[in-house]
Amino acid sequence: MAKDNDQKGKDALIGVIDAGTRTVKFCVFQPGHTKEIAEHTVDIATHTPQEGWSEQDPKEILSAVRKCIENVVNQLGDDAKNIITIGITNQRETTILWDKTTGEPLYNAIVWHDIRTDSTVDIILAKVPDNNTNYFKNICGLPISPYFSAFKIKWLMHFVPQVKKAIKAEKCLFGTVDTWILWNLTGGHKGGKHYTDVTNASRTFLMNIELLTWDPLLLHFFKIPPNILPKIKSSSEIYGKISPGLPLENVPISGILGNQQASLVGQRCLNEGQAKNTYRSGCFLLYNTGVSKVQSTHGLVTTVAYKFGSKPAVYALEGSVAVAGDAMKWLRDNMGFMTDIQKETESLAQEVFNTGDVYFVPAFKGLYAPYWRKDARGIICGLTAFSTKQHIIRAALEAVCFHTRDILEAMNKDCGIPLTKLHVDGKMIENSLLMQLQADISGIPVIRAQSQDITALGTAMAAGAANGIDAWDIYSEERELVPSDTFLPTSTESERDARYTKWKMAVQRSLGWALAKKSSVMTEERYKLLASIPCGLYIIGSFGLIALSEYLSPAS
Ligand SMILES: Nc1ncnc2c1ncn2[C@@H]1O[C@H](COP(=O)(O)OP(=O)(O)O)[C@@H](O)[C@H]1O
Ligand SMILES: O=P(O)(O)OC[C@H](O)CO
Repeated sequence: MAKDNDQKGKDALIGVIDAGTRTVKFCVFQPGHTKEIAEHTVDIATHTPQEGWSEQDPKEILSAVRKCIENVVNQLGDDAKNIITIGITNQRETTILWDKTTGEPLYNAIVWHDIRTDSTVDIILAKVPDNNTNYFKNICGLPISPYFSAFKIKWLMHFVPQVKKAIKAEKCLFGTVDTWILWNLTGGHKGGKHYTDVTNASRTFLMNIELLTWDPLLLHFFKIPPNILPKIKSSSEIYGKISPGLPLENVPISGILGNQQASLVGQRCLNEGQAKNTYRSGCFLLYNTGVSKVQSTHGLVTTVAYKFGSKPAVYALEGSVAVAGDAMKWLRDNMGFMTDIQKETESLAQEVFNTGDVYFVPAFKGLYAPYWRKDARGIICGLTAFSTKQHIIRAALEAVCFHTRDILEAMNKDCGIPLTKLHVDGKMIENSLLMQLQADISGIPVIRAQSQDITALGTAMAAGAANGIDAWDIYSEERELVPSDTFLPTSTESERDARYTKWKMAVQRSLGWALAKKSSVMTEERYKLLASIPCGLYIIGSFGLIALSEYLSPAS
């Protein structure tokens, strides 16, 4: 296969659109190399119209894609014409519905970690025997959770009149971010390709994980019309060409992978038993289980890892953590503990030798794997008068590591063979303290990739392979494509276990928090109401209430 590269010319380049939760990036690789030669990144705004809601403007995603491509094309000058193919990798589960006749979104994109569908999930749980979260797991590999696209589609169908209308008129299309970008780049309402790949489809809750087709039972259960769904394709094949008039017109798009699966490929975890963990805004550990799927009995999800062309699909067990780097953002933006995450997190956390027995469970949106508890909420516990922001920042870093250990333990139980090392990538890995903490908390060596662009690299590998460029030799069994450094554990088993026990206690305390009804005195509405009452009236009203309560209270 590697020989095919010569046929395409030595100068060939492969472009990748990496549409993440926080940023959109376009970057370019030379076949066989692991570092991009040009890139441009644009931030994407996330809107929070209500507590727990998280939306993005689908058009902003598109214009960011365009800006990034234009910028890189300018950087490359004449060499841009050597970009012979493009791949797309994306934040998964994020749900977009649009009108196929106009190309206009019918609502904002509902982002993967949005929890507005909590009540939709409750309604669905009430319909399944024993409220069993895992009721559909043998069909789609996933537990019932607001995380997955089907619940978001259901919410949109129920609450957004334009969606109802478009569905009735058979004008509505659904897509995850890959599909939205592909459809628009390949023609939009003038014949855009309405496809997704198996990895993205496996995150919707609607795909049969065995057959790799939309599952009629699930579609019927959610009452989702099949005509809104994209066609499911492999992760490495030519889906279409960029439309005339757009930058890089006529260049084929030939690889699509959800971003966590893409980094599994980029890390070259292509053999059964290999695993990687990606630390970005969330944290996602994927374990390659080969062509057979493993049904977890310990809280992990079964997902498609990749499918290269007509080769059989390869599966993975996944442990997803909703909040990893996002906890640092919270400490920066909401607590004001630092101004620059990249420059300050590590040094501040290093100013203390431990967390002072502080534990931080950042369950801002409930807890994903292995707990799947949407009723959990964030807690910081173990605070004393001695605790400082440094302790809390260090506890936030440790939380990512403890959560990873939760997932490793579940994976070891499901697979029977404990992982002996952990390959890691993602933006957060530049934090060396985090890496050492991870080795110390999990008790296994942590192998850090010397590049953070593993997600894009994996996508370039898939896109290249479909277009006759397999310079990375994705079908070979060789490992260690990406240079790396290693962090070895320095802790003893009893130290590790003692601290892990305390983490589990902290997790227990976070569970069920959202179940208890908020007291009315705590609601924003009440304070808004009070603020709108003129001061004099409020004082008179308060005296009135005191008098009334004294009148009503039993005589002492
Ligand atoms: N040095 C660092 N130490 C700890 N966390 C970091 C560091 N640098 C970045 N992060 C966190 O990593 C995440 C960056 O993820 P990124 O890949 O840019 O975005 P996303 O996953 O949202 O697409 C952010 O949430 C940020 O808080
Ligand atoms: O862009 P990221 O790193 O936040 O990725 C998000 C995941 O794909 C969600 O499943």
